[in-house]
Amino acid sequence: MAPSANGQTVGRRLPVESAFTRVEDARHRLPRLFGRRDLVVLGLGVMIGSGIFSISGVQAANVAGPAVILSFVIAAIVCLLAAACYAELSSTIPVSGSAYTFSYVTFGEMWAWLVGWALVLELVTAAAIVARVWSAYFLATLDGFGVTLPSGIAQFFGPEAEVNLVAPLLLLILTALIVTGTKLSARVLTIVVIAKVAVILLVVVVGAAHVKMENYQPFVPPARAAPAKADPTVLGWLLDSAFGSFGMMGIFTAASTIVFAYIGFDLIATASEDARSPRKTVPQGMLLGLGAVTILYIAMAVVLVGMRPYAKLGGSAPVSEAMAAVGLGWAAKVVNLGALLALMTVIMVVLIAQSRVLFNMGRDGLLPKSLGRVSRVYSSPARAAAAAGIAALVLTLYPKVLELEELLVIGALFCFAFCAVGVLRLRHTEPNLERGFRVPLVPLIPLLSLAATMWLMLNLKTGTWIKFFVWMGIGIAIYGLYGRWHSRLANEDSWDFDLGDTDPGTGGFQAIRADQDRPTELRAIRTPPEQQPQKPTRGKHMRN
Ligand SMILES: NC(=[NH2+])NCCC[C@H](N)C(=O)O
Repeated sequence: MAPSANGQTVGRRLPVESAFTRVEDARHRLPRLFGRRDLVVLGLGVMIGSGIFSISGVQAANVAGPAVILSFVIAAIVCLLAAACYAELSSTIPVSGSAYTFSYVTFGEMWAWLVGWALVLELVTAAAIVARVWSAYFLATLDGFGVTLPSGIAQFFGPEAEVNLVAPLLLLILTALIVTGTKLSARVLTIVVIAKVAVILLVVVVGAAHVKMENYQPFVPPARAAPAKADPTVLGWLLDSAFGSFGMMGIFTAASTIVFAYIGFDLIATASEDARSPRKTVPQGMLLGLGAVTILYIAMAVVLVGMRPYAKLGGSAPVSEAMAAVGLGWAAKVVNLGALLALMTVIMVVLIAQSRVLFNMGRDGLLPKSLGRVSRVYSSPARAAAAAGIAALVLTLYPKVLELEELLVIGALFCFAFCAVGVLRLRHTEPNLERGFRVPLVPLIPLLSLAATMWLMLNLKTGTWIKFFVWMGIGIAIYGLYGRWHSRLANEDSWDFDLGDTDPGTGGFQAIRADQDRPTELRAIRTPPEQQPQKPTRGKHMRN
């Protein structure tokens, strides 16, 4: 067995204070600019996207009927429970990297790698899917303004096109922006977020007048048997009951997919290193943002299924199609434009977050070190950003990428589960760390979060699980063959690690307000010396 920095390889953990030191060392010249409001904006910027503008309708039409409203409620509850856990962890370990870093400190390197690997899957599929959905709204917008493309060209634009040209092009442009260090300024993001929220409110207010009560009937359409070769959910497979669609189980099946719409609150934690008083602002930003989104989504779902018979909501731009169907052509155009903007910021924030996760993994030696470098030319984590963009671009070429939304969800739920257990474990192992936010009713809430997360995972399709296992298997192989040996924890002295070099900067985000505080608070909360775990023994490494 290979020796390691603090114990066996598998249990090798990143000491808490070393997580903080990395930030302090690397951060000495970086301002902390984000306040609570900026974090809420960031959260809304990444949460409100293709979930509400596309999946809502599709799930109503094919899986849950008008009861998709309940699916939105269930998904919100699961996400709120998970967000509480994320909030505590990010208030305890306020460094970027989100679930990946939390797991590194809490469970050790191998688990952290798996969580990070799942996060990579989640983010790559997110960018690829949202880019495809963007192409649908792009077509719809052109159409709305009377630009009808000749069908020879339009066939390359549709979200389900064999060869889609718009999505990869969009990813290419956005990646180029991020690689060259273009910041997504908080001001731009704020404007876009206001626009998205306004679009949702418009749909809710204007659409409400066109709601017909009969569209809510039957609220839970009778269960329908699955077509013979349909992929069952894991639960259906375990119980040997081919749950098809609709009926009570349809509500849960749809809820699992609809989690997609809420995901993104976890990414607020990736901005911890840019936030002022992150121990307070990051948890607040997460919970406030998710709360706001929950209200908006449920209101929108109620109106959407009320406007049009559910069976007709399965189009690629269901929200604007519904508006047009009730004669609100002008509103449909506004929705299309709003969705275009909305989806673009989602992709941008996702790519930035992805580049940070890769950057962190590179910095820790679990992926090639070069990913953990800041480009001298662009002062951005250029390699990590390029890798993130290219991966998404390749995936979006796959014509059935829209069917991979469950894959994104399973990746996210996997991280949620780790965070739920992580809260319990860290309370036990590091009871004295300062926690800016504490999950109430421990252990009840984390356990509920874990149970709810696992329940939704069981409602995902067997095919999704198989793909997920394959992906994780590849991950384990990479760790065994590469990460384990190159980990920075295992080779600390051999690292030609130049601190000034490795700072991701604000990694693509830019706040508006002027810098006021210095990150002194991190220093103040370091664990007192007597509680610090043993300093890792340096120099005893696997290759001796
Ligand atoms: N962390 C992520 N995977 N974010 C993707 C967010 C997707 C976003 N909720 C949407 O509806 O489009």
